[in-house]
Amino acid sequence: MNQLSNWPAPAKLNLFLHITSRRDDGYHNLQTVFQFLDFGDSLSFQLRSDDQLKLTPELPGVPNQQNLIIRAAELLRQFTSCKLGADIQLEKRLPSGGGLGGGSSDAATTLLALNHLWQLNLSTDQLAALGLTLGADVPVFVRMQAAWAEGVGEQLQPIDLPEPWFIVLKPQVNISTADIFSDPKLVRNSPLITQQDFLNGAGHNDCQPVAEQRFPQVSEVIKWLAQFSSESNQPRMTGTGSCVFMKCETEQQAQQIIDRSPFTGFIARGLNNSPLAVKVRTLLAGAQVL
Ligand SMILES: C[C@](O)(CO)[C@H](O)COP(=O)(O)OP(=O)(O)OC[C@H]1O[C@@H](n2ccc(N)nc2=O)[C@H](O)[C@@H]1O
Ligand SMILES: Nc1ncnc2c1ncn2[C@@H]1O[C@H](COP(=O)(O)OP(=O)(O)OP(=O)(O)O)[C@@H](O)[C@H]1O
Repeated sequence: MNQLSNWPAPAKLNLFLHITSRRDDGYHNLQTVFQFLDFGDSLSFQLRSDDQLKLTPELPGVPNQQNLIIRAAELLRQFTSCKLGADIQLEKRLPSGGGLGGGSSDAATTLLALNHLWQLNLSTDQLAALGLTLGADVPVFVRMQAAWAEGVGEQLQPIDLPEPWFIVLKPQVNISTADIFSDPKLVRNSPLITQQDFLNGAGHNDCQPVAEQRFPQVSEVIKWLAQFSSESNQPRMTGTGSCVFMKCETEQQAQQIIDRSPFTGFIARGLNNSPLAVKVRTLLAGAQVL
């Protein structure tokens, strides 16, 4: 195993998600809090002697040219006029259309890893700006810190949160982000809240009622999880769905619930620092020693 193996591409949760307005370009301004999970995809990268970009395996239903990993690599080459290639392996664990940001996280990890492998020396700000052109969720994964987010999710302020265990369940439906944002019933004028309001317990997900109405499978999972919840840990959807998460007191409690679950899912710890940050720091420390 070399230093370019096992680059994590963690999941994110939107601990709440308010849609506050619609912009002229059709995108929506929102308020959200992103926290990472110690669960996700894993990528590895090897330099090629030619200029090819090869990704294995191809994801079902996603031709490699459309995969955000290849799109991120090509964007980076275009921006820097770099002519190098790479072999990229993907271990996919995150469900697509789950609101866990899998594709965006893969893209961010690719930007950071190839910036290193191809010795491009782009700054985090440059990588986050490039990432934003691929998707609204990419910048937070590039910045690697749990954050309070506004705008379309690109105005990020680091936030220090408790790091509880979560149970995350996946209803048997993949939800398209664009479909939820274009639903006429979506609430688009939630009042702005402050970080303090959130820390005092305010916050919901405006996309949840729309997703529940369109996909009864989401409601079913929420109802099932609610039997284990209290006032302070109601199950909630992440992003535009479909995954539903619930905070647990302990890892053991999360495990007991998932053992009884008729739905697929996983348990994971909430993290304020992305697991990717550990990888990047290790590489930087190595570079200083050399
Ligand atoms: C809902 C969140 O997951 C919250 O973290 C993100 O805002 C979505 O981010 P994402 O999956 O990276 O979404 P993108 O690929 O940028 O956008 C997909 C589609 O969703 C709609 N979209 C997305 C984000 C946003 N703030 N407003 C929107 O209206 C747009 O129609 C866009 O064409
Ligand atoms: N590397 C990738 N991994 C997953 N999906 C990808 C990838 N590249 C492109 N896609 C496309 O992106 C779509 C959304 O996948 P993704 O896993 O990011 O969903 P999501 O978790 O709901 O995202 P978000 O929370 O950002 O809305 C997929 O249906 C697929 O067509």
